[in-house]
Amino acid sequence: MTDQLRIVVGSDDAGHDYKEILKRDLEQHAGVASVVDVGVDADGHTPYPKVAVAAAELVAAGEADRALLICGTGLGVAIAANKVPGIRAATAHDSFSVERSVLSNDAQVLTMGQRVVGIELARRLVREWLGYRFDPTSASAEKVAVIGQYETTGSC
Ligand SMILES: O=C[C@H](O)[C@H](O)COP(=O)(O)O
Repeated sequence: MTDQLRIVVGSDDAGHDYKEILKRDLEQHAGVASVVDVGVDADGHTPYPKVAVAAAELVAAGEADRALLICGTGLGVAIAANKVPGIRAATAHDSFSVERSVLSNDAQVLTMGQRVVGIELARRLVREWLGYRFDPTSASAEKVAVIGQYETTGSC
C-alpha cells in the first residue's frame, strides 16, 4: 500500500446521500490518491450485496486499497463484502472501533449506516480511518492470519 490510499466507495439507495458527501470529502483529502464510485446513483434500486461485492472485489484484486460502503445500517454491505475472499469488512460508528478495525483487524473495508450515525460524526470517522495503517509486525498480525488460514485451508 502506498502512503496515499486508493479508495472505492459504494452504497445502496439507503446510503446514497452519505456516500455522495463522504466521496466529496475523500476526493479533497490529501491522503487519498483516487476515489472510484461503484454506485448506486440517486434513484438506484441495486440490492446492497451487488454494490458491496463489486467494491470488495476491487480491493481483493489489488485495484484499490480500501472501500467505504454505506447502507441503511452498514450491516448488509459488511456481510456481503465479507463473502469476498481476502476481505475483512467492519461496521463501525465510533472512533475506537474505527481505529481497531484497521490496527487490530487489518480491515480494508469500513461500513456505516446512514440510518444509524449522524453525517458529521461519519465524516470525522472517515478522516480518522484514513490516518491508520495496519502494522504487519504487530501482535495482531498473527491473529488476522488465522482468518486467512481458514479461508485457504478450511480450518484454523
Ligand atoms: O443491511 C441492509 C441495509 O441496511 C439496507 O440499506 C436496507 O435493507 P432493508 O431494506 O432490507 O432493511
